[in-house]
Amino acid sequence: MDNNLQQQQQQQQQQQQQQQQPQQKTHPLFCNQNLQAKLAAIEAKLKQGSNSNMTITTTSTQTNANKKSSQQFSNNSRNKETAAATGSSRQQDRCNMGVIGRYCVPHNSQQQMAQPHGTVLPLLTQVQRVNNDLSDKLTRMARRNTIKFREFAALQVQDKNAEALLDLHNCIPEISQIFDMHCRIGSGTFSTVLLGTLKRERQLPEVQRRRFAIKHHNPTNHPERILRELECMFRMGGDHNVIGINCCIRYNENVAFVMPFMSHDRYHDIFRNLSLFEVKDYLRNLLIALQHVHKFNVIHRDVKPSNILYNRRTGKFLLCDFGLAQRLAEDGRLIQPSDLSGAAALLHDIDAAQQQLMQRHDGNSLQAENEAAALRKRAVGGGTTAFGETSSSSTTTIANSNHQQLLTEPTKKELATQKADTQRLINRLRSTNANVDQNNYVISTNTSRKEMHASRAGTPGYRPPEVLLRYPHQTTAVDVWAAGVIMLSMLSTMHPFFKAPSDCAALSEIMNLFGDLEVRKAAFMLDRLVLITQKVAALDLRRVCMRLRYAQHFVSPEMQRRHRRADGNTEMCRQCEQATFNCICKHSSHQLETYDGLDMFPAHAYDLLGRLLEVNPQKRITAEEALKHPFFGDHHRIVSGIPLSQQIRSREAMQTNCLSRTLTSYASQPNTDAASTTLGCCQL
Ligand SMILES: Nc1ncnc2c1ncn2[C@@H]1O[C@H](COP(=O)(O)OP(=O)(O)OP(=O)(O)O)[C@@H](O)[C@H]1O
Repeated sequence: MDNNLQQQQQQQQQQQQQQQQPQQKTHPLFCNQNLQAKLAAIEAKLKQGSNSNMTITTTSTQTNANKKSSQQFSNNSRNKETAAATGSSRQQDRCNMGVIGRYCVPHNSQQQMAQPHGTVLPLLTQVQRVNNDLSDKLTRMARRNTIKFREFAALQVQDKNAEALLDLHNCIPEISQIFDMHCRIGSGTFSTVLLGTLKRERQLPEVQRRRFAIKHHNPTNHPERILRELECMFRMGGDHNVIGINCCIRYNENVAFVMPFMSHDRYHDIFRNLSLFEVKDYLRNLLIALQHVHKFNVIHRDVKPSNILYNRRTGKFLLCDFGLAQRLAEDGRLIQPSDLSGAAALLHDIDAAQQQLMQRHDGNSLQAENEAAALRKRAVGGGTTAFGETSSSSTTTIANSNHQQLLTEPTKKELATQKADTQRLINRLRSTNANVDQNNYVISTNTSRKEMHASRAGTPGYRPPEVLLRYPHQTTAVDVWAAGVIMLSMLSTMHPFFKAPSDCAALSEIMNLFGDLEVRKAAFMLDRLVLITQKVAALDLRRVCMRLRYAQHFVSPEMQRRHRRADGNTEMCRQCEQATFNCICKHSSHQLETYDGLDMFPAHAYDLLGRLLEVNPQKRITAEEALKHPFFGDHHRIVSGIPLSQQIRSREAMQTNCLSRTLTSYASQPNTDAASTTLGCCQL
């Protein structure tokens, strides 16, 4: 009987529970009765909790069903501290959410949305919290990915380092007996360069140990190329900003050059914010190196920023990588590398050496080195200042930021328009005819003449028109063009400036900048006939550089608004595809915005640029002539070993001294009034 009674009671309880609980769809996984019961109990508790908790935030909008329980809860909670209420509100949040992974999603969001204003608030906060959670999670994921990526990149670098070190050790085992090899400092198409120190200097303090750059040539390199490079460095290096060589080690087919190591800045990191002073110094040093190389009748052929070691802090400069260098005979013929060590070459070297001695009075001479040493001593005496590379560039930045302050912040849309506008210009510079046969675009019209070989050695983007036109009698003007391209990238802050995928496209790029007429005229002088499908107007170098360098001013919304026509459009130049007030055509008939005072480069800079980038190689300025250009007129060489800021300060101090001396002399003269003094200063 008892058992029957108990069973009946249990059944009744179960029925009651089932009536109280809403019908649940049972998941096939939860077929266990106990589990179902537990789940039902938990859900009932959750419901209770959620209903009662709602009262904390929404007192006015309770439903009748939960009013009683909520009142009970309110009474209880009223006796508690506010802190407890906030705690329970957090609990409510937890209760109202279904947890998916680590994110909380409201179960009854639809119910809540349907409720009047008061209940929408917690929903919004919940949504916000979910949003915050999500964005937190995304940030964390992005951070984790970045760290992973960095670790991966570092691992890759380590791998490459280890690989390069092992490779050198395996290929030239003797090198490990002389040098401690540290890491890989650079690699190119033809070699890997590693940092090494002498084993016998191990006991010396770190700063006193000499550092060497060990260039391990790829075994596949043509021996002629290696010989050529060795010859050039041996004969011309170690002077006039040209890298020298300490020794050369060969083991079977493997060759390594040991050169002095020079710490340098990556051009990619500095070209955007070089000051006028630094640009001048860089170019002057480059031209000194080229002048020196060209005196030996050698064309470097691979002048480009990655072959120039420039230390911005110390002002040190070295031209390296003579792997593509070529020697010219007196008659202009290219001497083959095997002739380099011949008698003619030797005679030429003697001449060159004599010339070198005569030239020792220029900026990079021994005298200059002595001056540098003296200055260095003075600097040590006066106490060195903090690293000052930013001083000159910061003036530029300040000037720029002042300009920027004048302009209001552009909106996203305006920024997009600006970007599109600049891109249009870059596209115009890069445009090329897709129908031309890229590999066979220079064809001889005279079939009877023997086909001539024209060297095209060099890096794409730095090849001059004569190389692209397959002119066989190339001269040292090839390097001068490359120096011009570097200057162009500095003045326009666009690097690489020319980046055509083929020689034919490269010629189009040159034509897009200098106009078809210039190129066709130069080609005619080189016995070439250029056929074009479309005429292109020449652009003004200064305005192109300024347009790219100061893009935010040229295409600022204010400027656009000022020049907008009544119909809301801006008039465009058909030739350069820029707004007429920003026309960059060389012979523009439009009324132009002059942007006075904006440019940090003087007119001289663009004049020199035009001469370095003269399309006709026969008319192109030489390195020697370029060094006499007024652009370098008032330039003082950066002295290595002294912070740039200190050098600029001392020069400014010298100028101020000179000025004050002049003013004093004017003041000491009788009847000197303010106006005449000012006139004197201006004339200075
Ligand atoms: N003496 C040096 N001191 C410091 N770094 C150097 C030195 N020589 C070369 N490097 C570094 O090694 C890199 C590659 O050197 P180099 O240009 O001589 O090799 P490459 O194989 O001929 O290169 P590319 O294929 O670009 O012509 C340089 O860009 C430079 O960063």
